[in-house]
Amino acid sequence: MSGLFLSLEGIDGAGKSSHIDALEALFRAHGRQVVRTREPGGTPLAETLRSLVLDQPMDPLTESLLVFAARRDHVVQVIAPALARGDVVLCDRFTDATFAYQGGGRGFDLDVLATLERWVQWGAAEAEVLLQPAITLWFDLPAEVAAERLAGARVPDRFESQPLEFFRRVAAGYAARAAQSDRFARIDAGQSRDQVWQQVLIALHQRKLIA
Ligand SMILES: Nc1ncnc2c1ncn2[C@@H]1O[C@H](COP(=O)(O)OP(=O)(O)OP(=O)(O)O)[C@@H](O)[C@H]1O
Ligand SMILES: Cc1cn([C@H]2C[C@H](O)[C@@H](COP(=O)(O)O)O2)c(=O)[nH]c1=O
Repeated sequence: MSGLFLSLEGIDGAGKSSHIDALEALFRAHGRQVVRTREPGGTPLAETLRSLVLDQPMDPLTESLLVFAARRDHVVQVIAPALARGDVVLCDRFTDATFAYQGGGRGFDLDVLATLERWVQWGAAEAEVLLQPAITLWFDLPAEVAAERLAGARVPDRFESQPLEFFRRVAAGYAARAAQSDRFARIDAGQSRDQVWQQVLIALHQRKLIA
């Protein structure tokens, strides 16, 4: 069986993480081995870089280089081997987050991000192919609603403590990226948890990723 790379994306508080357990259970019920992972992170080195990116002040180029360095280690150590084994990789954020947060949120140069994307992902799992998720579940939610959901929920990190306007730009960054590829399945994350899950199931059925 061939591997399946699925990513979950959306602004902070959009509700991605609330559905990862159920996604894992769903694929396991279909007889698949599942690797659950996240970005930045997923390896010891990448988790160390994550704590720097989430906690230390830095400029947007440094931030972009660190998330791509973490991604390279993650891809080489975890994602590519899992896909080669035929596993399902459930990844909480991948490169679309860089285009949305560093590109949209920080206003960093999208051409530089595209160059780094090629350096890190080209040929990483399959020769002459840019590694990308087969499907990206994009949890789309207005920044105001996400902020309400997160209010008081946890101590905010460097991103979560950004103003609403930052998350509006991140959301626009996701929308722009989604407009460029049909691997995105837009999920209206403003609905109830059950309704959101039903949309996830429909997206997977439509793409014939589950029976
Ligand atoms: N459909 C929903 N309706 C109302 N609240 C929700 C819904 N889905 C999730 N929540 C709540 O919103 C908050 C954020 O959800 P969750 O942690 O899943 O978001 P996330 O996208 O993973 O955020 P982050 O990327 O910042 O970790 C949580 O308190 C969760 O219980
Ligand atoms: C992959 C990636 C992530 N980020 C940001 C987005 C979030 O605010 C944090 C990760 O926190 P989460 O609770 O695990 O979602 O990191 C980023 O700015 N750029 C990226 O490439």
